[in-house]
This record gives sequence, structure tokens and C-alpha cells, in this order.
Amino acid sequence: MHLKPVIAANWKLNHGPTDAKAFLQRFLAQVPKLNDRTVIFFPSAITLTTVTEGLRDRPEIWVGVQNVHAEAQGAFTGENSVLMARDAGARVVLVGHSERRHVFGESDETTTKKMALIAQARLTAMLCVGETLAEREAGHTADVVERQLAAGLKELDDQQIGAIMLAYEPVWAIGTGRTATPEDAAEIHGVLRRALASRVGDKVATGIPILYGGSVNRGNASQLLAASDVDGLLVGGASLDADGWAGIVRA
Ligand SMILES: O=C(CO)COP(=O)(O)O
Repeated sequence: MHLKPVIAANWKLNHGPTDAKAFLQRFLAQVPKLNDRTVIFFPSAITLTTVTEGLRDRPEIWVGVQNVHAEAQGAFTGENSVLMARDAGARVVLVGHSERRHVFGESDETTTKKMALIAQARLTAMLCVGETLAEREAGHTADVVERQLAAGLKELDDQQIGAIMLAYEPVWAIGTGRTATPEDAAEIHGVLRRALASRVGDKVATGIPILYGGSVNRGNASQLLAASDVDGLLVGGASLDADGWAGIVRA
């Protein structure tokens, strides 16, 4: 691994403001200033400002949102805007998480729009890609992640592509306790790196962090991070406990 590792917590639909305050107090007491890695929290939109305020003295830790609407504003009751997320202190936005794709029916066309909108807002997009178990068993993993990647990059110029992050999250590994092996992760991260390079050239492609996500825990974090082309981790369940998360961040 050549890039500064990116270690990200996706809290999904967990931790309201009260929990988040207590979490941060406990977490920050265990984790000194981090210069050799980028840590990101993705709380719910309701908890975003609690987390940005709780991290006011730790500007090296980033905060992001789990989703934004494909339009920046308008009559879209219940949605969250990239501009409001930026205003509230978010620096990064998850796009196309497997739960968005598979639970909420988010299409490739929608990820195309969101990626363009986030780039225009000058925030960092973290595009998530990953195959289902059926797709893997049919031998389609590379095709699926390349298609999802191409959709995400479709409307971006080279400079905008250079500013994104990617996350490979095989759907069959998310929340199942079934982790990809470091070899599985390295293989698909290599596919993604080559696809990026063919679009923007080697130099830009090697600067784009590619995170692995799916049942990462304290026991497997170091091994996964050591795999080739794995530049970080996107962690769900194991990021919910402050002590456990502090352990992964220090891995
Ligand atoms: O979806 C994930 C992170 O975005 C992974 O979730 P788990 O770590 O709970 O498998």
C-alpha cells in the first residue's frame, strides 16, 4: 500500500446525537492525533452536526454523509442535499452503497447524477461498488464492478476523477460475517485500479484510494489493509463500539 490509509466508519442507521456524543468522548480519549491515516465518520444526517462539533478540535478527522439526493434542492420531501451536507461540515459523501442499490433500488443512472453533483459541490465522493453472491458465482464480479465504476465516472472529467475515493464492498460480505480474503480483495481492487488507469492514466489512478468493506473487524483489519491495492477500510458493524473502533483505527 502506497497511499495514506483511509479508515472509515459507516454507522448506517445507528447512533443518534446522544449516543454519538458519548461515543466520541470515549473514542477520542483513546486515539491521539492521527497524521499517518485519514479517519472518516459517516453518521446519519441527523447526527452529522453533533459529530462535526464533537470533532472541532480534531480537524484531521473527516466527517461525511451516507447519501445525498441527486438534485441539490427543490421539492424533494425527506431527502438530504449535498449543499446542506457541505454547509454542516461534511467533506465526503458515500454514493451507491449496496444498501442504497439493493434496498432502495438506486440505479447506475442515479449514481452518475450524484457523482456529478458532488464533484460540482467540490466534496469528495466515495463511490461504492460490489457484486452479489449470485453475480460472483456466475463469474461476473469484474463486469459488475467495472459497470458500476463506469457509471459513477461517466460525467466526471479527469481532475474530478482524481479527487474521488472508491470502496469495493462485495454484497455477500456486508453484515454477514463472511469477509473477502485479502487475495479476493486484492484481485478486485486490481481490476478497479486498471479500469481507473485506462480512463485517467496510471498516475491519477494510483492516487485514488480504494477501500475494502464487508465484515471488517479488529481481527482481520491489518491483514486486509496489507493486501495489494487495498488503501483503506469501510467498516459497518465493527465501527459502532467506540473501543472496538479505536482498535481498528490504530491497526
Ligand atoms: O456496508 C458496510 C460498510 O459500508 C460494511 O458493513 P459491515 O462491516 O457491517 O459488514
